[in-house]
Parts: sequence; structure tokens; C-alpha cells
Amino acid sequence: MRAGTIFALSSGGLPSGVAVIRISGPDCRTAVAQLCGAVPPERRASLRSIRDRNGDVIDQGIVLFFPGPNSFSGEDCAELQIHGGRATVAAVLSALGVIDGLRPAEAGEFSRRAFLNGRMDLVEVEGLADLIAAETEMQRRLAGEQASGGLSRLYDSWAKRLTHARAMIEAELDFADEDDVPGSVAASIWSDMHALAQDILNHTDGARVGEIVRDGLKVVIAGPPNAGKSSLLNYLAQRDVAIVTDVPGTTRDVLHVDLDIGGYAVRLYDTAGLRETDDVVEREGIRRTRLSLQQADLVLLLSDDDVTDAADFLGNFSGPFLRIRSKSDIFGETLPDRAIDVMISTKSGDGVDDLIERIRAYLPTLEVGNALALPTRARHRDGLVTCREHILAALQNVSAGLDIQAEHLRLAAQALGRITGRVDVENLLDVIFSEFCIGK
Ligand SMILES: Nc1nc2c(c(=O)[nH]1)N(C=O)[C@@H](CNc1ccc(C(=O)N[C@@H](CCC(=O)O)C(=O)O)cc1)CN2
Repeated sequence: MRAGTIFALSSGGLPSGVAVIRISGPDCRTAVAQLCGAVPPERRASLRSIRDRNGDVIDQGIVLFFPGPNSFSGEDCAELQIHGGRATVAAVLSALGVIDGLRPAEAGEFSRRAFLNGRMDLVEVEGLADLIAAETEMQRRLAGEQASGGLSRLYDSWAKRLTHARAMIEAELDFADEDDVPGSVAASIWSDMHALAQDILNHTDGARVGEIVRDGLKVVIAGPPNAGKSSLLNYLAQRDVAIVTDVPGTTRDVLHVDLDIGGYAVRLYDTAGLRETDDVVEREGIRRTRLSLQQADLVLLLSDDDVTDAADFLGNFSGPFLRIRSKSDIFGETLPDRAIDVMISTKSGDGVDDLIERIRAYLPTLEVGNALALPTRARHRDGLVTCREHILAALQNVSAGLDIQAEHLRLAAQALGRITGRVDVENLLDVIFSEFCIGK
């Protein structure tokens, strides 16, 4: 960790009604005393004059002081809640910058200190980052649960089961000859490990839901040139994000807009129409189209005729797609082919609500009360898979002997510990003593 006392503007863009400047570190008291004359009573909002080095008043603000370790970062922390004008904020930041031991914070440094001081684990830190980035209601709910420890509590409870199992095995290995230790503990341990492997599997099944809620459902609009792909993107975005003209091949890059459908994030990508072309830029656009198709959760195959062959536009994409007939205001009279899912016109708006409903069907549902402790990142999923693999290895390697099995359980716990970032210095003996009263 880079040492020093850090400060930063923690509230958003300026100007704003009020701006919050946060300070954290060993010289926090000195800094507050210097700016405010004295350190205000702990954890109480106090109105103070904030002065520069020459004693000139910069602003009047609310000052808060939280002594460590009971603060956000675990260090001495202070907040200066001042008027949010650019010059005011700049003046207070420069007054802080000239105090000995103080320097501007790096990105994420307050949270990094909170993590290093054990105030938050990695999963909570990630949840906090997601909470700040959350743009839809479901992103907020999921991130809020994670930031406040919901997911961590689950992983900790699993780590505890693993520790308990290992402790039992250790006991059996070390004290099997002694009378105080109950006989074979193995049966109950192994049935719990079996159940744990299943719990983890059920939980990882939710990873896709977690990732879709967090990252948004990726919907790619594909189809032949001039089918109205950009017009659809614009219509759904209700603002002009894509260049729409009637010259085929206009969209050369992959554009995207983030939509909010019923509280869920949907990332909608417009793509260049796939077609043979000599134009270098357009060819690059087509290459990117193929790349975005690889990431798609759902493809909207848009065409203004019935002859479009899906295979020509889906590349290697093998997931779900909706066939959409565009320009229904012009071609509405023509009977649609049976394969068409939705007919739309971005000119009249006909069919668009129907299309939104069809997209909605591919969204997960997180209802109030539903378990919100879901893995949200590939990192979580990878750790869970490794953890489960070791539990299964422990269960299957009976012939290898208890110590090899115990080693697999240790590796399983380590995989979980990597997810939460808790370097779990497990004290097996503590568990053994508390459960078996060996000293008695
Ligand atoms: N003004 C302000 N609002 C904020 C934050 C902040 O840092 N400052 N937060 C920042 O993310 C969030 C709230 N999260 C926080 C979490 C812990 C502590 C904290 O100081 N905890 C101490 C003392 C608790 C207490 O006074 O009872 C502790 O837990 O020991 C502060 C904010 C959102 N709102």
C-alpha cells in the first residue's frame, strides 16, 4: 500500500450543490485541525470555517471526523462537505495539498485501504464498485446485496463447513487412539461435503443470471445492409446514436446503446450489415460484427424481406434469435413468412412494443425476496468451479487416504478464500479444541 494521507473529491461532477472531500490516513487529524482550527467532535456533523494556510476563509462547510478503526477506510477519516463550485473545491483541494504528509488519492484508494484494513472483502469491494456503476434497478439490487456482504456471508459459511470437515479429519488422523475423540467422524463430514458440492453447483447455476443483470443482456441487431438496423437502434434508444442514411453500408462500426427494460440493463448493438465488400473500413466493420455476434445473448435478425437466410447473418452464433421484419409500414400488406417473429415499423412504431416484450422474455427475473446472493463475475464462477472440483476430488479419492482428501478440502477452501480475498489463516486446532474439548 502506498503510504500517506490521501484526499479526494468523493462526490460527483462540478458544479454541484454540495461537494464532499474525503481525507483518510494518519495525518488526517492534523489536516482537519489546520483547515478548521480544531478537530470537531468525533462522528458529529459540525459547521466550520475552512481556511487556507494564510488563515483566509475559503468556505463554510460541514466537517465530519471519524477516528480509525471505526471509519469507512479503517483509518482516521474526515469529510469536508463544502459548496460545490469549481473554484471552492479547487481552493480546498490545494489547501489540503500543501499540508505535510497529504497527497491526492489514486483511483479506488479509499476502498483499497478499507480492504487492506479488513473493513470489506474483495466481493464487497466489487459490489461497491458495481453499486456505484449501477444504472438500473436490478443492477442496484444485486450490487447492494453484494456490497453489504450477502454473497460474502454465503462464501464464509461454506468456508466454515470446509474448515470444520478438515478439523474433523485432522482430529481423526491425530487423535484416533484417544478416547475423548468420538469415533469415525467421516460419515457426517462426507455427507455434508456432498451437500456442499451440490449447494455450490446450484449457486453457480445462478452465475449467468448474475452476469446478465450486472453486464446487461447483450442483444445484437444483425441483418442485411439497409434493413433498418440503425433505425431500430435509434428508435429504441429514443435518441440519435447511430448514423442513419439510406446508403447501404453506412454503419461501419458496432454502435451500442444501453437500454433499461423493466429495471434490467440491455446492451443493444447495431452492426454493420454482413456482405461482400472491397471497402477496407466496411470490411473491418464486418469483422467487428462477427466479434459482437460471438458475445451475443440474443440476436435480432432484421430484414425487410422474407428471403433472408439466417445462416448468412448469424456467423457462428448458435444462441437464440428473433426474426424481425422491418418496414412493416411499407411492406405490411405482404403476408409475412411463417418464420417471422415480429413485424415492426420504426416509422409508425408498430410492433416495437411487441419486440420489447419478446426481448423481455430473455431477461432473468429477480423479484423482491428472491435470493440475491448470485455470482456476478467470471472470477467468482472460476473460483467456485475450482472449489467444487476439489470437494469432488476429496469425495472420490477415498482410496488415496484421509490426508490427501484433507488436502483437497484445503484447496477447496483456498479457492473460496481467493474469491473473498480473505487470506484465511485457518486455525484448525482452535476448531478441534472448541469442538472436542481435548484439554478437559
Ligand atoms: N457522507 C458520506 N456518505 C456516504 C458514505 C461516506 O463515506 N460518506 N459512504 C461510503 O461509501 C456510503 C455509506 N457507507 C459507509 C460505511 C461505513 C462508514 C463508517 O464510517 N463506518 C464506521 C462508523 C459507523 C458509525 O458511525 O456508526 C464503522 O463501521 O465502524 C461510513 C459510510 C454512502 N454514503
